[in-house]
Amino acid sequence: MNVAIIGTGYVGLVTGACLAESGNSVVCIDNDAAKVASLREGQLPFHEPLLDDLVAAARQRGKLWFTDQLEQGTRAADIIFLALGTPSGADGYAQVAPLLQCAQDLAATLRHKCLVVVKSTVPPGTCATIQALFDMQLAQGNAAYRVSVASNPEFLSEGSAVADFRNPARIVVGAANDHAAGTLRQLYAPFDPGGKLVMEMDVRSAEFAKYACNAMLAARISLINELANIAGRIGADIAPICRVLRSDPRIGSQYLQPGAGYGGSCLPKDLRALIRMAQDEDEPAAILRSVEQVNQRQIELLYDAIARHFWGRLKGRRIAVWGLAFKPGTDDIREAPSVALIQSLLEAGARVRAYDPLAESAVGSLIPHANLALVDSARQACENADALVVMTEWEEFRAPDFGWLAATLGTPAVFDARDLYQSRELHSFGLRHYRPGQKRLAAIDHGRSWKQPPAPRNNAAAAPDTPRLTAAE
Ligand SMILES: NC(=O)c1ccc[n+]([C@@H]2O[C@H](COP(=O)([O-])OP(=O)(O)OC[C@H]3O[C@@H](n4cnc5c(N)ncnc54)[C@H](O)[C@@H]3O)[C@@H](O)[C@H]2O)c1
Ligand SMILES: O=c1ccn([C@@H]2O[C@H](COP(=O)(O)OP(=O)(O)O[C@H]3O[C@H](CO)[C@@H](O)[C@H](O)[C@H]3O)[C@@H](O)[C@H]2O)c(=O)[nH]1
Repeated sequence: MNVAIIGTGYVGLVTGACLAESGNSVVCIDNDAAKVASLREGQLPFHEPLLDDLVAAARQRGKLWFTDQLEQGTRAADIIFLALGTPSGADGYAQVAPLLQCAQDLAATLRHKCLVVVKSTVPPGTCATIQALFDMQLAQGNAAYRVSVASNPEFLSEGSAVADFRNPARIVVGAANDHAAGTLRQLYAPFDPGGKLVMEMDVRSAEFAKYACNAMLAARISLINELANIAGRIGADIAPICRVLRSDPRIGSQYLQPGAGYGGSCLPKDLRALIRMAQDEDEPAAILRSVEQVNQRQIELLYDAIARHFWGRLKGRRIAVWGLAFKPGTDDIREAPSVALIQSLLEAGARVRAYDPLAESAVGSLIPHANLALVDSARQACENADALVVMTEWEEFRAPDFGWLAATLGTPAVFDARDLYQSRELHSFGLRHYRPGQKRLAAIDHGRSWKQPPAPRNNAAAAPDTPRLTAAE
């Protein structure tokens, strides 16, 4: 089939490359002319495993093209996907105005029979609004054919996007007629060899299914974070508890990793949009609001633990940060917990040296700050640092040289926001280990306000604001 995809971001480009791989002729359209020019030169606008090779192979076979011309790019298409971003507005609603404007522009130029498919995550009713734009063209005599608008939300995750698209868990199709549903079934047949993955439903339900999935994922993460916090308070260890949870098939094994809270371009913004939708319908959405609150608190707890470690005096402290991307396998920092943490540390007067294998340039332009240095290696980040915070579970951070860290870090403490390490091992090197949900600094604050520096206990020679912490603590 001839496929056009409008919006060549994470979703549009992965969809385009995978549909080209499965034999379709694909035109990816983007209104960012510079992005299109780079893509034509073989430069991808972001990092995604396997995507470089996939795009290059499809272009070589003459199956994938890029353009910034909407009319030209859609002229021969049997199916046109809309894959524009739908970020949060200041009010939390999903911003669909650019998508609707794009659909309006498309409706004004489209003169042949084809199917328009909304792949972006959109509030239920958006496809109906777009359908009305096309129907108006027909009613006004500007079009000879009725264009159908279907919903086909995308479920890929960044870092595994190509693999997710090639091997989907399900393919959701919201269509108002058999022809639209049949066309999408045919398009996705190579990704559904057993013929059981396509789930057909009405358009609104398909639109809402996407929000439901992300709400469920976010809720699991907040619940495990809350359980970790309670476990820490009562002296239980969340790691073996997670193993118990994962072993129960009714609970399932994924999205049970406690940490710094969920980030990324989807879970936070889709939660906000869903809460807004509920509010508009006078639904309390009590659980969803709590999911969001717990998530926001996770990063505050981490900052609080770091501040307490330095007895509330972060000014001039040198903090190493490993990992900036919101998850491994991507250079995306949209709503990354690392960004919120670094901003708080900088506001408190700390000096941050950060390292990420992929995401540094994005952070550098987002937080241009004299006290933020982006360095070339994990080791460099720790040189002269007082403490280390691990924010992304990149493979290269999983087995560091703890002996070297203990000798290098000034205080020495590791804030392990992704629960990568074993406390026993760190303690054996004299490193203090903070994990998600850990009982917060009971060992040093003894009920005092954390803003009052306690007298040094284990190291009488240390100045009050430069504690030497031992494994025993
Ligand atoms: N990123 C993900 O992992 C993911 C996964 C599933 C669903 N989604 C959803 O898919 C949608 C797209 O997300 P994304 O992360 O790919 O966004 P993105 O910001 O990476 O890409 C959007 C692209 O659309 C282009 N664009 C904007 N206006 C345009 C116009 N008028 N004409 C042509 N191009 C235009 C932008 O230049 C950009 O390249 C969102 O609704 C998102 O919620 C994202
Ligand atoms: O057990 C877990 C799992 C994830 N996370 C965090 O949750 C966030 C989101 O992770 P993930 O879901 O893997 O990444 P995304 O690429 O944002 O993918 C989500 O958002 C996409 C856009 O809607 C959907 O398509 C995907 O199905 C959905 O998983 C990241 O910050 C993770 O660190 C945890 O803290 N604990």
